[in-house]
Amino acid sequence: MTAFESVSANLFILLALSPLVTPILNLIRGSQFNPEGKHVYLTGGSIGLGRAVAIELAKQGAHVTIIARKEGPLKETVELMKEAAATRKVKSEQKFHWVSADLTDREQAIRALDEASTLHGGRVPDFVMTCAGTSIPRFFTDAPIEDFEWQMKVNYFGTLYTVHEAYKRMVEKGVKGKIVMTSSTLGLVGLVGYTSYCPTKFALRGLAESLRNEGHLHGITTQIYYPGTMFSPGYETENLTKPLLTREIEGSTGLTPEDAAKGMLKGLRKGYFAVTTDFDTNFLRVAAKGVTPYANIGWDYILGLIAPIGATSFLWEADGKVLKYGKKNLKKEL
Ligand SMILES: NC(=O)C1=CN([C@@H]2O[C@H](COP(=O)(O)OP(=O)(O)OC[C@H]3O[C@@H](n4cnc5c(N)ncnc54)[C@H](OP(=O)(O)O)[C@@H]3O)[C@@H](O)[C@H]2O)C=CC1
Ligand SMILES: CCCCCCCCCCCCCCCC(=O)[C@@H](N)CO
Repeated sequence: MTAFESVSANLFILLALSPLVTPILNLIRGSQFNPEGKHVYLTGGSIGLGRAVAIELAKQGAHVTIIARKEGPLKETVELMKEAAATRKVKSEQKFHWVSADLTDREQAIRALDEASTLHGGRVPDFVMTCAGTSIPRFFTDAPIEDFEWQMKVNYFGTLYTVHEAYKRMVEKGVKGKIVMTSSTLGLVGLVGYTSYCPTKFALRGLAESLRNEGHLHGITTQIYYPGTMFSPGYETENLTKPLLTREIEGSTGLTPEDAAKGMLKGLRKGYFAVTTDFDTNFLRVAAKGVTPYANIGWDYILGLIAPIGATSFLWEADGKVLKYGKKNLKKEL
């Protein structure tokens, strides 16, 4: 073996073993997200992903307050949390509450936080997780400007009002809290039919990245979850307006909210800044990594070597489908 060959062989072995570095470090560091005994303030906790997260948190020994508008599903989820907590081997006193509020209204967002704190002796929640969100897919030409405004209000400002108020209170009281926001695969890539939705989820990325950096001032961590398709009530509703072309490109694979919630919490425990629960979104996270912390450093690096190829082939495929659809349905020379 020449010296070059032996150096290359060693480098190759190092590269092949590099995905083990993060799991080993994680093993030493332990869980970075332990909700046991913590008060978790969870927006959108009444149905879909939020409900599944609420139930998981209940199983993990957290006190949970869920916030959404409709009372019926909120009450139901509180009951489900109680049932889930009852299955725990180690029983502890756990508090489950709901607060009804329209989080697009800043005053209601603040009032909801006040109510939740009052239920816990005035203490600010330890963890704030935002799952509330909405999606109205349509072609750009079919989408009224109100769709753009409403989704920005729910997805971005609805998250911001809660996070801003809770974060300030954490700083004031010296609580080294945790913030977790929910974006989407579509917070990493733009797609036909989602011109009114993607910007709202990209906006959350900007908020999470800057707040993550700033949070070092106060020991507050910020993490962001990028779910792919989840078969939730929201998914059913958005399919009513979703163009067939959009459906065709996004495909029909997805996760149940329960599996998504479990995967989300697993990523949070590992301390990942950007959490994903499906292969495509993880690949995309790496392709669109920008300037963000690694998840698994070795695996991210290896994926990063091939991500540009994956991204380009996805783009070709997506653009090809849009062109074909245009030619067939709009009968235009494109
Ligand atoms: N389902 C999917 O395929 C994907 C979803 N996502 C994102 O994940 C999150 C959860 O999605 P999913 O479970 O499908 O959503 P659902 O539509 O099933 O549930 C949304 C939750 O948010 C609450 N909510 C909506 N608007 C408001 C508001 N103005 N004020 C207070 N609460 C509100 C709803 O309760 P109520 O209506 O009673 O207020 C409900 O609890 C969202 O942020 C979504 O954008 C990301 C990727 C894929
Ligand atoms: C390296 C490159 C790989 C690229 C793969 C990209 C795959 C994109 C498919 C889009 C899937 C959309 C899921 C989120 C949907 C969503 O947020 C709405 N349903 C809202 O509820």
